[in-house]
Amino acid sequence: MLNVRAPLGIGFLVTSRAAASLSQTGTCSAAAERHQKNRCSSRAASTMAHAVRYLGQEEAQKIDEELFSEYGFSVDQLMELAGLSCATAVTRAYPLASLVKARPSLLVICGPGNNGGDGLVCARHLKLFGYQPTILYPKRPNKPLFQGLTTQCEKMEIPFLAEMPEAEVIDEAYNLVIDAIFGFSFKGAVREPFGSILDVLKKTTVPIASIDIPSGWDVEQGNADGLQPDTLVSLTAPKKSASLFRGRYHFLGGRFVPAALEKKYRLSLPPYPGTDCVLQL
Ligand SMILES: NC(=O)C1=CN([C@@H]2O[C@H](COP(=O)(O)OP(=O)(O)OC[C@H]3O[C@@H](n4cnc5c(N)ncnc54)[C@H](OP(=O)(O)O)[C@@H]3O)[C@@H](O)[C@H]2O)[C@@H](O)CC1
Ligand SMILES: [K+]
Repeated sequence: MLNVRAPLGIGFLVTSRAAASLSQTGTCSAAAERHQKNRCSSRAASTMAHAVRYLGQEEAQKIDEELFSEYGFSVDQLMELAGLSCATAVTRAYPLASLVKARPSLLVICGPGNNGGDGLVCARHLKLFGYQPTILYPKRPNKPLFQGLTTQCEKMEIPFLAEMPEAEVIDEAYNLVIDAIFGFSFKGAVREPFGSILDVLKKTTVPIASIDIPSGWDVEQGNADGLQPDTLVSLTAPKKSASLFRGRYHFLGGRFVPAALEKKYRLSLPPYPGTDCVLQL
């Protein structure tokens, strides 16, 4: 795969156009290999120089704040775009036709902050895309934004679980777990009930798709003993711990960064293809 990861701080990656010329597995397929070889290598050579910056925790939080304070966005606007990106990434990595269970069932686990809100939005879009999400949302903030997102999911007949199932039950019932527990504000040792939830998740064998940060990972240093998701959807820009991600699919989502903000923070984001809201790194 044409994705060379730097230890921490900077990741070198192919642009979306080069990625689009590769198959979804990220390689030139054998059938097209000869025909594509020169195109792939010349595109890769011209785009390997494109470096996206991996953000530290404080920087990610500063950019987030600036989007609201300086640029006039509201949280629900950006959350909608972030959640849509995540749902779209799921359709790319796990198309309906590829699912192994009889039902296109997914378990979405939502945490107490905005990462959890992204999970609720993601679940709603996945339902519209033909998947059958179920949500676990054990710690719900008493705020209109999250109450509204919860009502929308309930009205769309997305079931909510009362408690975390056992690992075997998850493996049996769901094709995929979407981890929307913690994002870039996570700090310190995991507190309950999320410690037990993450312990169960570590025992599951179904793929896990993490939104923004694999939950339980230090935002910058990762967590060698933590979750090892199959998919990571980095929002706005990857965080430093994303350089330690070893799963199959790393997407960039959250296509809402104004050019001036991108320039100020030297994000050097690769161009999204066409009107896509997500891009495979
Ligand atoms: N600009 C962008 O890119 C956009 C980003 N967006 C999304 O927002 C995410 C960041 O959201 P966020 O700031 O609300 O924090 P997040 O990481 O969800 O968690 C905070 C919660 O977790 C808790 N908590 C913390 N540590 C804990 C621990 N050790 N053990 C247990 N609990 C712990 C903490 O609890 P507290 O300490 O306050 O009690 C608090 O309630 C970001 O990653 C992205 O997904 C989009 O929605 C919009 C645009
Ligand atoms: K997460």
